[in-house]
Amino acid sequence: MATLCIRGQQIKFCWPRQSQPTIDIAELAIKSGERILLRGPSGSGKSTLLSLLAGVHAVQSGTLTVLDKDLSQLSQRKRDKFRADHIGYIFQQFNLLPYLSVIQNVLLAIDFSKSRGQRLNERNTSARAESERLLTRLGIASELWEKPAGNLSVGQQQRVAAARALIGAPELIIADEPTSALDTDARDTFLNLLNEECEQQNITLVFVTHDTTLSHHFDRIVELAQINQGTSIEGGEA
Ligand SMILES: Nc1ncnc2c1ncn2[C@@H]1O[C@H](COP(=O)(O)OP(=O)(O)OP(=O)(O)O)[C@@H](O)[C@H]1O
Repeated sequence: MATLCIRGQQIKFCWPRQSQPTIDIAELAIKSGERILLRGPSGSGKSTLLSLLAGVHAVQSGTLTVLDKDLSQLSQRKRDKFRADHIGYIFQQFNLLPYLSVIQNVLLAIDFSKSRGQRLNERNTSARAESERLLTRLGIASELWEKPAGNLSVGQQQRVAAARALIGAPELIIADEPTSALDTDARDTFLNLLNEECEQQNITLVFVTHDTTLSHHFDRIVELAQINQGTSIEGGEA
C-alpha cells in the first residue's frame, strides 16, 4: 500500500461560539506524492480544513496524522515547528512581507526551519542558490530579486509565495486559492510549474480553487461536501 501523507479519522472542528462543527469528517486519506484538488461551495470549510492539515488549528476530536505525526497530540508550538519544517503554505493573500526584498521573502522559510536548510545542504546547494533557481523557474526575472516584494504585481507576488513554499523541499504543499487574481493562461502556467516542482521533489499537494477549468492538473478531486458532515453555509458553487 502506498504511504499516506495525510490520514484523518473521525475529525471534528468547531469554531468558537458556534454550536455545530464546521468540520466533521469520518475518513480522509491522501497518499504521499498525490496532487489533490479540494473543492466545495463557499463557506463549506475548505480553508478551515487546510488550517487543520497545516496545524494552524487543532482538531477537537479524532486523529489527524500528517507525515506520521498525530497533530492532535502536539502543542501549538510543536505544530508551528512541524509546519515550518514540513509544510509549504501558500495563502490566498500570499502573506509576503512587503518591505523585504523578493529574495529575503523566499529565504524566510529557511530562517524559520533548520530542517529545510539541512535538506539543501544534503543536496549541496545554498539557500541563496535555491531561491534563485526557484524564482527563475517560476518566471521572476533577476532584476526583481532585490526589489521590495510589495512593488511586484499580484501575479508576481503569488509566484514569490510559491517559491517560498517550495524552498527546502517540504513534503507537503498546501495552497488556498493562490490563483484567484490571475487570468486563465497565467493560472495554467502557474499550475504547470508548481506541478513540475512537486513531481520532481515528490511533494504532496493539496490545492483549493474555485476554478473548475484547472481540474486536469490534479490526480484526484476531493469534494468536501461529500465527506464533510459539518455545517456549511451555502454561498455559491465553487
Ligand atoms: N476565524 C474564524 N472564526 C470563526 N468562524 C470562522 C473562522 N473562519 C471561518 N469560520 C467559519 O467556518 C465556516 C467555513 O469557512 P471557511 O472559510 O473554512 O469556508 P471556505 O469553504 O474556505 O469558504 P470560501 O470558499 O468562501 O473561502 C464559515 O461558516 C465561517 O464563518
